[in-house]
Amino acid sequence: MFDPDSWFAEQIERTIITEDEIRAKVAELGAIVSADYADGVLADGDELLLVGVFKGAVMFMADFARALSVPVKMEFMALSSYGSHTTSSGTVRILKDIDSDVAGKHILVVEDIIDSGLTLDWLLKYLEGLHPASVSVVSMLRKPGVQRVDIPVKYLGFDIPNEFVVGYGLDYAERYRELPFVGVLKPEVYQK
Ligand SMILES: O=P(O)(O)OC[C@H]1O[C@H](OP(=O)(O)OP(=O)(O)O)[C@H](O)[C@@H]1O
Ligand code: HPA
Ligand SMILES: [Mg+2]
Repeated sequence: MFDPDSWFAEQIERTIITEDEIRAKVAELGAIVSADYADGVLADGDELLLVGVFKGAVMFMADFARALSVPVKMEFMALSSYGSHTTSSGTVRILKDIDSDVAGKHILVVEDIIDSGLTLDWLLKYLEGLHPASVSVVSMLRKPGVQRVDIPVKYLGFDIPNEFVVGYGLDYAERYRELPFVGVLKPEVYQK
């Protein structure tokens, strides 16, 4: 819930997605994804391999994994292309790579947001090169109509307006990731 007495009340212009809406959507996505993978995709004894894209997907990954009813393993990659800016630099940097062999695994990439699409475009090509059994994407947020490349996203939480958002893992200059909702900052925050 947006708390008018909290430290961020002066900095957030408006809420785009509330904590309750996020919780309901995570449960819905968890049920859909579990049913899809339980139904003939995962062989007996197989796990779904979640690849979380950090740092942004940290909150969604933690919530989403607990909403699944199929067994999972988790890998984390840390990628960055925004730094302290509100537009993509276009260059994806690997800050942390996958640790295990993913060949033959069913991979589900867990992302917080698809904006320009450049991060996922790069990551999907990278993962395909590791010869998994399949690669699909779940993203909590997407800004429709602004992708510079075509991104196949099988599971999506919300389409949102084309504004720079923060909260639920998403940052501006590394801040605001801990907010439990998704919101838009007041313009003066960027002008500081
Ligand atoms: O579709 P795109 O335009 O590529 O934007 C999406 C990516 O950008 C953000 O990551 P960022 O580079 O800010 O790193 P972070 O997750 O550490 O904040 C976000 O978390 C996504 O991974
Ligand atoms: O709107 C955004 N907010 C925070 N990080 C992002 N990375 C891509 N788009 C965004
Ligand atoms: Mg970021």
